[in-house]
Amino acid sequence: MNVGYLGPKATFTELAVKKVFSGFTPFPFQTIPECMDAVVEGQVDLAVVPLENALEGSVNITLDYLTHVVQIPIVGEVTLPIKQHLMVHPENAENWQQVSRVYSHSHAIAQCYKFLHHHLKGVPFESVSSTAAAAQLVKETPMQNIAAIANELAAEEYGLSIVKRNIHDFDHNHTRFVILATQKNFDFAALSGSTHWKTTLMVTLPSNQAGALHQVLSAFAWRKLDLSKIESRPMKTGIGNYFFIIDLEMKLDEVLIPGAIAELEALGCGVKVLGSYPSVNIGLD
Ligand SMILES: O=C(O)C(=O)C[C@]1(C(=O)O)C=C[C@@H](O)C=C1
Repeated sequence: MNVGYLGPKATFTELAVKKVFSGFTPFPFQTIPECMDAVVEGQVDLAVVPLENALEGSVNITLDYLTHVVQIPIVGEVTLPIKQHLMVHPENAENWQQVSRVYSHSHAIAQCYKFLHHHLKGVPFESVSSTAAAAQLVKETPMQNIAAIANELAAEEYGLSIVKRNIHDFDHNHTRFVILATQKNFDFAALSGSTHWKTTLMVTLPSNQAGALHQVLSAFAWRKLDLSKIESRPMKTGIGNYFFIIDLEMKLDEVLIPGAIAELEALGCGVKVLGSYPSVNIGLD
């Protein structure tokens, strides 16, 4: 099977792929939408993309593309610890404090904001498509003293020197990656051995109805359904129009979740199941 992921080589997303898909053929793509399009077009069997980071929150492009553009079910989830390092070309290792610019993925820059503020104050930072793309850029431009924020594998892959380790501002830095597939025969529970399931719903509220969100939450509350996330995202139809992404800590069953969905629909809500999938935590402390 082929697995598309946010590349180039040595992104955190590739680390997630390596952890769960040994024996699969990895295919790097430059952007998250390209990974998802590749699944829709049958170029790859699966895609792995980042969805949420413990410090910076949701990866909006993933959520938005999944809810507004493509219809691909979430079939699995992998959560990994994230360790960010500052790296430069070996020729500039002695002078890293004089770097003229720091490059990385916007989420990685946000995870290291305190470090950048205190140790590289005034140095501009610029976001690129991934942490590994930043490392690749640093490799290709030794004559410029620039730095990348990326992982250890990227330093090895692109021959860079790590000049400061673990520069993420909080220790408990983790990212959730989702596995997307249209094929019905892919069984992540069998592959991962996971028995922990989650279900993700997209809920739109009836317009201008006072207390609608309260009623939505109560449909889950009285059934004692455990929610691990609720987040609003713009419908992109006008100011004030939002939908909700709700994560439930259980597998889509035949009674409780369908009962809650029926109650929400009776309230005038729109409900779509984005996936019910096994979840794996790797190396969490
Ligand atoms: O740039 C990468 O290496 C990625 O895999 C993307 C990504 C993200 O989108 O959050 C993944 C994990 C880290 O949180 C930082 C960046």
